[in-house]
Amino acid sequence: MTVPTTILGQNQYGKAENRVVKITRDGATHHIKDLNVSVALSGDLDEVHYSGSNANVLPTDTTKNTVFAFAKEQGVESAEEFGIALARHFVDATEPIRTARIRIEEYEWERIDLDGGAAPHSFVRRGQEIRTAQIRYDGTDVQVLSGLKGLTVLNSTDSEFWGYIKDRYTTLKEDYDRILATEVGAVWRHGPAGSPGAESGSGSGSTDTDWNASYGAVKQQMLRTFAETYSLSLQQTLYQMGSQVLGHRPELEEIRFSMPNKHHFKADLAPFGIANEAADGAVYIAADRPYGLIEATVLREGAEALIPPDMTNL
Ligand SMILES: O=c1[nH]c(=O)c2[nH]c(=O)[nH]c2[nH]1
Repeated sequence: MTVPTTILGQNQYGKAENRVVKITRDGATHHIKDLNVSVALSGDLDEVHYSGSNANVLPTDTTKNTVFAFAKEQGVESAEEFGIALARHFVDATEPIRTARIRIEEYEWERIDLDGGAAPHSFVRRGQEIRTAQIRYDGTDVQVLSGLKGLTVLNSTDSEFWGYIKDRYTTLKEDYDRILATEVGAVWRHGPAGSPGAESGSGSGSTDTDWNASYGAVKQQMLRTFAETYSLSLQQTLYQMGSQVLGHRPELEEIRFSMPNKHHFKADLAPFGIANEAADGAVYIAADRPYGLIEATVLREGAEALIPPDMTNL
């Protein structure tokens, strides 16, 4: 059998899913940062694939150690800041490494409530969303994508769906009062350094942002808009959420959502002679799958779409 002539295509490597927990002590009061950090490096790495020469390889084991050492030496103020420091280090300190991509999931903890106040060093995992960040550095530009996933929300009214195409396969009944529920996955891109909302398209994220404040404000704006939008479709709600986030956060250029429609169907109780109408407080079947999947990007006017379509769940 002849071996075909081949060439190496895109490649990257690094240690994935480094689970880092950093405790910061402030007297008796402790703070916790709980991250899952994945490193992907690329650069002048053809030879390790072609001949097995490891001369340009920074071992994945070293990338793992670097993550833990940086957590200790620099601390973890925010996922974004930590990722930027790591990405810069790998590219700037190791010649053959040209690009670093750091992906971070953050699991949030809150203090356990005690009678006398918040516990100083006891935490309960927050059951809500997972915070995400991706930092990409190519030796010149830093691009920061922040995000979240698993933020499940539900409106028990103020949602309709009607007026859609009907063909011979359509069975869905028009609905003028339905439950609207989704699990929000979103990724948003920070604009260029020092010019919030002004320039667009360079892809370099401001590195002096207050990442934690920005994240909290984006999440709250999403929740507020979901709650306050009278919805004619999940698509309309999604667009409103994106539009309101960009309207309130000048540091952002672009946001992309992935929102499964978590269908709630009214249970058919007619066979038992029981009416089951929304207006009287209905009983619903929470369907698991299949689910409608609504995905879209919302951009500031004039901004370039730089978040890849498959990036909504970092
Ligand atoms: O908000 C919705 N958008 C759709 O596109 C759709 N399609 C569907 O069957 N139900 C819904 N709901």
